[in-house]
Amino acid sequence: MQGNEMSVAFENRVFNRRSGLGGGRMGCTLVTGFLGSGKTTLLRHLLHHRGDLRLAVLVNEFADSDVDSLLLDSARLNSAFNLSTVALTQGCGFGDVNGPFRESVHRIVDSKHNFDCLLLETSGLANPDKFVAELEEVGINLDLTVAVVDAESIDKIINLDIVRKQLQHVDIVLLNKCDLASLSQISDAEDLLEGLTGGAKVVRTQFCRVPLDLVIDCTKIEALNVVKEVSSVPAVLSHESLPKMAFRGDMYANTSATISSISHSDDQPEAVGDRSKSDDLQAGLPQGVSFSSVTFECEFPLSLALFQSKVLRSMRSTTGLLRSKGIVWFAEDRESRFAFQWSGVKRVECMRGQPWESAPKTCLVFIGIHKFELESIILQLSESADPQTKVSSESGICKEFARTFAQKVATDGRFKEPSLHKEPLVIFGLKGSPLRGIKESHLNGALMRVVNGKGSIFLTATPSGEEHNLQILLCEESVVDDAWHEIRLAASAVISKLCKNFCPCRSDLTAHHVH
Ligand SMILES: Nc1nc2c(ncn2[C@@H]2O[C@H](COP(=O)(O)OP(=O)(O)OP(=O)(O)O)[C@@H](O)[C@H]2O)c(=O)[nH]1
Repeated sequence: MQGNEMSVAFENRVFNRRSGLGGGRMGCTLVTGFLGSGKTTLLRHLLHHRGDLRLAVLVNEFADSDVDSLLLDSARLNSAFNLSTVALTQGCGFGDVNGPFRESVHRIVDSKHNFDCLLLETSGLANPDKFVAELEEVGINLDLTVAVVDAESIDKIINLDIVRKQLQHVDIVLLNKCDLASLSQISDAEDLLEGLTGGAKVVRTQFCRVPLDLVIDCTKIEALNVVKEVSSVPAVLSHESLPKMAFRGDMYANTSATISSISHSDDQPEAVGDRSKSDDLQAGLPQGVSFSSVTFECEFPLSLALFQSKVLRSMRSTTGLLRSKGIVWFAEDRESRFAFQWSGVKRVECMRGQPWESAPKTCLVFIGIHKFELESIILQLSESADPQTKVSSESGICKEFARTFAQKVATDGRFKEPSLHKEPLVIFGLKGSPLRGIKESHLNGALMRVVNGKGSIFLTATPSGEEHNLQILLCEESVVDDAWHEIRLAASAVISKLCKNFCPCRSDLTAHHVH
């Protein structure tokens, strides 16, 4: 579809929506936005708050691996949401590069589940226009197009053509990650987005927490439901991924890892609808540079000590790494599955999840603009998974560092009593404040993001019900004091930011909390 036709289609769509036309077809909210802006976070939020709505979810991924499915842990998520797992990925014909999307949508439309609305997340490098055309063809009304934008990193990506295309026909922009951006960054971003979108509604969000009816056309759904037979199956979480193009360089020959990669340059075959215009992807990038994606899969545990000292260091030193995500199996905490996320301005999150249900493994995808940089990260990963590599955290000395660190934590009343039951890991965390409505998860989540953002220490989070702890591994004596100093400073900053909206009376927070 050309630009003009696109605009006409968009106008028709808006007109149909406003006038209640659309012939009783299933509606759709299309979620677009650059890599790591928060699209999946929005979907999770909508699924959690969907009430009686029957939502079908389809995720389209840039990378060559089913990482989102692993990360979302979709089978478990479906059962947590009490959803039936309809495996839309099965039989989607991944060998047929253009088929999966259309086929998945057809299966949703034809499904007996009578879905109210399809939530379609396009990949972070996709031009949403192509999906609009596809949806029309399969008989789905596009109700709303929502763009999610990272408020903290918008100025770094706004000149990429693909980002401008993503913003062209949107109805609503969620200016997300406002917790990480300054007020001036937020208001500059609002002005910019209003200009670029031709007046779309811009809404500030944190973790995409928005009322459902802002991004789902519930009025139409209510009307449709009068005539719809009510079904007990409310939603499907699905995932569409792309075929692998494997490459195995000699440098990985001795490792147990599988590495596969895709590049988006003109000499590459086009793989799926959203990637057919490599021009969109290239524009705004220096000449000769293209987006690449590399996936690392490994069935040996990674050394956490090496991951933090080598892999993360290598990631931080890259200039072109845009996104990484996946699941990690650490040797120091074998029973847990960690969800790893790198997005925006080198923001790192690593959350301990449920125990493994299937064979443990690491599966990480890296997307960036310099393939050689991605490969050097992979090399570090391969080394940290090599059972021959001596892992320093196994030596008794790390246990001593852990005890010294735990003693320091125990002297600060803002923190809970630290635990050493997983030595050499130290489990610790800030106390929440129920009276002020400040949850441990907010405090410790923010603390993890601030500390990991500085880059010298790596914290992983271990949420468990109301409790939310952090984990640290210390492998060098010199790091113990520095780490504690940095964590204390970060804790003060986090507490004062989260507490500033509350009256500073002495409640359940100790005096330490309002330093
Ligand atoms: N601090 C902060 N982090 C956020 C917010 N929203 C999302 N994140 C984090 O940003 C990272 C990326 O979020 P996703 O929802 O996976 O982003 P995405 O757009 O789906 O990413 P891709 O599909 O890979 O392009 C995750 O670590 C999220 O937890 C927010 O408002 N504030």
